[in-house]
Amino acid sequence: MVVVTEKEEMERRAYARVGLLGNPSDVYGGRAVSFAVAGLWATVRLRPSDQLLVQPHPRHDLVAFPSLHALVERLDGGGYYGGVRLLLAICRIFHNHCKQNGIALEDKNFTLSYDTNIPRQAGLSGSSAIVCAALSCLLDFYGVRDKIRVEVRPNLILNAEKELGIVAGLQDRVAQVYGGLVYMDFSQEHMDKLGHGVYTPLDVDLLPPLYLIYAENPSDSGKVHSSVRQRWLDGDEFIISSMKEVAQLAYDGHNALLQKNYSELARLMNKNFDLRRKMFGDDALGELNIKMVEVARSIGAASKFTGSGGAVVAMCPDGDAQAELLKTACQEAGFVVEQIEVAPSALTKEELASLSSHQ
Ligand SMILES: Nc1ncnc2c1ncn2[C@@H]1O[C@H](COP(=O)(O)OP(=O)(O)O)[C@@H](O)[C@H]1O
Ligand SMILES: O=C(O)[C@H]1O[C@H](OP(=O)(O)O)[C@H](O)[C@@H](O)[C@@H]1O
Ligand SMILES: [Mg+2]
Repeated sequence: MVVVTEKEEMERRAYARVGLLGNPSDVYGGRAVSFAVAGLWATVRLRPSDQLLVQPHPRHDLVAFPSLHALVERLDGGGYYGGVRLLLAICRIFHNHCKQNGIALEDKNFTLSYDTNIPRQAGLSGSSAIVCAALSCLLDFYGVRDKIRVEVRPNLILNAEKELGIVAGLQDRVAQVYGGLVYMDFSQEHMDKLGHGVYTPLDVDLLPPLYLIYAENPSDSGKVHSSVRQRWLDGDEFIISSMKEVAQLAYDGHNALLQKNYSELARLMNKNFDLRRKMFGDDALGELNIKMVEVARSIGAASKFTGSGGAVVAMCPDGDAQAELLKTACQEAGFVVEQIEVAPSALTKEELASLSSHQ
């Protein structure tokens, strides 16, 4: 989304995303239904400068601490890294993509800085929001938005994270580049033929009321994914067949949404989490994360992770009275709970018009 367009300085925004169905099969050529969340976003600012500078964030790229204890607490919870490495990586990927595709870049420098209100490492794709907003700045600063197709942009965002060794798939990046609600098919057949998945924006009014539940509980998505990824690479039958089942849930769920069949949607959401739990195991998912799912289910809501862990999306098939019960149960358990508002499409009219001609 374009927030400020001034001649010299610009700010671009990308929203958090909720994986409604099908995640994490996006990491394995599956399918997903995901959407961008209004109210939670990362911003990246770019201003022209003599030297190229990537600025550390005063809170997220900490190198100064009040005490040794505080340093350890921070590393235990949030790990060693902040957003600087994400910005460096997307600059590199963008430069290389342009070079390989004969896209000329003017010789000029800039200063990049970022901020975010997306809960850190909470499975809301705070990482790719930073990368996506930075890519958007670079596209405009160099005037090459029309030279890098919308469908290709999620690949660049993913490549920036892969470059850093983060195991991830395309769903976050698609939801953030497109905005709104999107059905995504990452089948190998499409990836081989098109170089990207098939992404179908859906009407956000198809969604029932949904609730976001989270706690101060950072988890590293790369770490969570690495052992399942290795098992998949090793040809583990259980992981391979379960991932296919998860992908099928997105296909079935997208049909259920088109028919506004919300009891079916609830069933599919629950099944999605149950399959994740079997594949990853409780230790990798984390006690608090599992508790969030269980608290929602205790009042009959459907619930699953939005991403790899840290936040949960819940749906109340019995309506408003059940939603009240959900709020009370979450508050009593000490979790933040709020109704989700979907962020609108992030694409310009021209970008929307450019989509169908390539699929
Ligand atoms: N809020 C944030 N601020 C700065 N950097 C972040 C933030 N969230 C994630 N990162 C960076 O992205 C990396 C991957 O984070 P990840 O576990 O994917 O979180 P998320 O679930 O928010 O996408 C982190 O190791 C860190 O380098
Ligand atoms: O496991 C998942 O559902 C997702 O995990 C990552 O997202 P994150 O927000 O960092 O937890 C990954 O980037 C996605 O591709 C997965 O679907
Ligand atoms: Mg991430």
